[in-house]
Amino acid sequence: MATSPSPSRPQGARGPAVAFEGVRKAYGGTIAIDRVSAHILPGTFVAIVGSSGSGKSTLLKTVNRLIEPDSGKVCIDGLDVGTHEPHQLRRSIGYVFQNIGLFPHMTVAQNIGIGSRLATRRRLPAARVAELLDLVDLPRDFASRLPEQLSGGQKQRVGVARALAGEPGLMLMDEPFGALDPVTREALGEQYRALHDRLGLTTIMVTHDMAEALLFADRVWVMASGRIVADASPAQLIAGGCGAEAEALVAVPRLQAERITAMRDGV
Ligand SMILES: Nc1ncnc2c1ncn2[C@@H]1O[C@H](COP(=O)(O)OP(=O)(O)OP(=O)(O)O)[C@@H](O)[C@H]1O
Repeated sequence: MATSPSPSRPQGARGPAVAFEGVRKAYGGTIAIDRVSAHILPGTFVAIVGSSGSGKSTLLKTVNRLIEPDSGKVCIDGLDVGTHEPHQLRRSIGYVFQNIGLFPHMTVAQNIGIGSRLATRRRLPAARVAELLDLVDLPRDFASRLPEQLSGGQKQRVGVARALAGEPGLMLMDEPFGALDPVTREALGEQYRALHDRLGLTTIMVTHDMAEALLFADRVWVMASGRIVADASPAQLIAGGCGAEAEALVAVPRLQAERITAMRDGV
């Protein structure tokens, strides 16, 4: 994605702090989130990892109120998200998810501008669409394309552009690059991390890929049975001592790296 500074956020801007305070969510007898308390400092990139069903997506969706906790609260810069009107709240938070769900009959420009259209009934100016396409490294003439004319990776880039259109300080990403081939996934992950730094965002990203979490995040939260069982930096996780669940997840990329090194060295 683009290397020039964004015109849309002031230089040196920092995304908000996010705090989960005793957040709990149950579905019948299933406890999806079990009284989670955790803090994210402004401008931090947090990856949430953990086995399937451990509560990652549920926790993420409590931030933009797609899911309401049974008890506890989520605060953004100290303000309880429960006190915001959900639609307004969501307009101030970027949200990117797997198979981004572009509207098939709308052009790329219309898809990127959908939030602005719903909020103000106005089209996003062509110059702003061009800026956003620059940011996610898509050619400007893609503005007139339909989603069916894009590759999977290009669609996800449009998804990131759409999420950035409202100039959010906070980005929520739920397996954003999960459906892509490993090379595209790696490139998009790296480029998104650079964008996070350049725009001064706070990012919370759910991923199944521990290597992705270790490479791109500042902090990694390991979830198990609705709890955060490890909250550590990538270096701390790699060093070990962060608990059995974290060890099991780190073992996978570590073993792969060791095998590849051994093959390269002809062992
Ligand atoms: N709408 C729902 N109704 C009932 N149970 C639900 C609902 N949504 C989630 N759950 C349950 O809550 C738990 C946590 O689900 P969640 O989707 O947050 O897990 P996850 O860690 O994101 O999983 P995955 O990695 O498979 O996407 C699971 O046991 C799931 O079955």
